[in-house]
Amino acid sequence: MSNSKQAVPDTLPLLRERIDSIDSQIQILINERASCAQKVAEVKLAEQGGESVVFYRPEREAQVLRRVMERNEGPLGNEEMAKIFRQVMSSCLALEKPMRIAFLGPEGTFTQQAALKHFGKSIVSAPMAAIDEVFREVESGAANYGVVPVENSTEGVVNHTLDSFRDSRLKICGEVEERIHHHLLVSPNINSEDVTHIYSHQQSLAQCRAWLDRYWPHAERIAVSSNAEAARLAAEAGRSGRAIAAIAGEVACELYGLLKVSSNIEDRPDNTTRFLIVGNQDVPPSGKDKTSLLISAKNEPGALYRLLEAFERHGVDMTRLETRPSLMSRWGYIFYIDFVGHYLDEDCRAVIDELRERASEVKVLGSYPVAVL
Ligand SMILES: C=C(O[C@@H]1C=C(C(=O)O)C=C[C@H]1O)C(=O)O
Repeated sequence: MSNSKQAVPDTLPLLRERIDSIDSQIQILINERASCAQKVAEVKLAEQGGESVVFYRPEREAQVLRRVMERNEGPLGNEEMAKIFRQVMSSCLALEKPMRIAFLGPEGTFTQQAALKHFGKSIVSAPMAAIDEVFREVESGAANYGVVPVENSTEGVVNHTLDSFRDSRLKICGEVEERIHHHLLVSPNINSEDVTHIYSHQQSLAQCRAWLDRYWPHAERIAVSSNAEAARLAAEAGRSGRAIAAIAGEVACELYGLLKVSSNIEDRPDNTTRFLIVGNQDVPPSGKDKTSLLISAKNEPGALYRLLEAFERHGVDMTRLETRPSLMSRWGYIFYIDFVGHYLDEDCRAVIDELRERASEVKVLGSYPVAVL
């Protein structure tokens, strides 16, 4: 824009005048962008027709955000700038078609935080009581996409999510990472010294285990369905004068009007959770992708070795391997493998073809853009 080349004025009234003028230009441009998105929707409808139109394009959004970060010259930081564009795209997509996003609820969970980070704020929130309900909501078409936690850097894998993929035809369309900070929360009318029970999701209790052992060795730890639910229960208990604390995050703390007794109590300061976006679509390559596979291995010596050897020989970088017991045979296993690349890439396709010869089942759970934000 021509204005960026002009000298910056140095008096308050002139600076504000400049800001007002820039704002009005930004506003016109944002609406021009929104009109283009509306037009994109018309073209998609004309080309794809009816029920099957795919409005949300994760690969395109990842490319837009990566380009924003690459060309950014400051003074705003890359991530800050990308967050602004994240929301602009979210608003544009909502004009094309409002997206209903199911996530592991209730309101205030880290999964909701992850959903907002990935899709922006212009979505319709659909909190679900359990991970398999998120899958069902998307499978039935009641929600466009779902968001579920899949692994935590301290506590490892979320088994419910991996197990849900066994019988689901949903595809992974994206991933998002979120730094997780936990706080010990009580209702404002409760004296924290009276606390006898601490509620949280089992993963959160585990992520704060050493801290709890040290500071709350005598409090009983009670696992509930989510940390937002723990916060809700602590607020409810507070109303009847019962001293129950919850471990939950910032959003749940605000939502349920609780007080922080202690902040950032997670054992590891880099505590991060990875979430998956599940939907009904195959995502084309974005240029920087990951693929997740579910593999049922034959129960015989060297079975795992033969699977992994294919990755090594084709130079495909495996980023994760999880094992779950197979429900079909007593000592059979299901492997979940993540690797760098898209299933349409030549080397990745070669690996998948070989795995199909060596395993009893290979299911491509999806190829999707590496998390940008
Ligand atoms: C505009 C499009 O539709 C959606 C909105 C996008 C945007 O605002 O840039 C990008 C991808 C889609 O999720 C598109 O497909 O290009």
